[in-house]
Amino acid sequence: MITMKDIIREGNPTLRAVAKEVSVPLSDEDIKLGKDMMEFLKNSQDPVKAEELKLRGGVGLAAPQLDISKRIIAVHVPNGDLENPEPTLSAVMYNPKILSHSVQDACLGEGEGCLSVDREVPGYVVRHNKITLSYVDATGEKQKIRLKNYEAIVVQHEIDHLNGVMFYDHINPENPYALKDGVLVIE
Ligand SMILES: O=C(O)C[C@@H](Cc1ccccc1)[C@H](O)SCc1ccccc1
Ligand code: NI
Repeated sequence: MITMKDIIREGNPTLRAVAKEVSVPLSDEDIKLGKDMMEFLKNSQDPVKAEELKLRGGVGLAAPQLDISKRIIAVHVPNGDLENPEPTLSAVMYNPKILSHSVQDACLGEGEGCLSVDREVPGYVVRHNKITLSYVDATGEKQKIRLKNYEAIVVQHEIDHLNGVMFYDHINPENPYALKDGVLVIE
């Protein structure tokens, strides 16, 4: 089971490496890794388990954060509405690839954090508002989906990890809250 001790922190060179594609059909090892990553996210969002295991809440995780330089991400985005337990996006994605994106950009009003960064880095992280994404799912099937707003931002944060990019690389050092016209601020 993955816990915080398995997550590498900034300074570890694996976070700055470009991760390798995984072979398809998926190996048992890569399938198990994906399951373990998804289990971590669900545990981190369970108040009892998160407390018991001392987990930071996470909606996404990338294999490089486990010091495994493979193009595997897991995302598990809970539905904001507590009445509706169904997540808005829950998937393990192998070899995810952004095929196209909107001209419209977006950022989270509260900025971003990272399980591999043990400090606050304030500022807007400007990303694409909408993306069309291809990936191989846990059954080995090719998928092509369209995401927007928060779900699109989470996936872009995780794909950045596969390319050695950290969220604060996108923050304007001169003015962290500078925004070009037309960028959608997602609260
Ligand atoms: O470090 C990671 O990759 C996981 C991040 C992903 C993320 C952070 C900010 C914006 C989009 C994605 C963690 O989920 S950070 C903790 C967190 C938890 C709930 C909501 C937002 C951020
Ligand atoms: Ni991160």
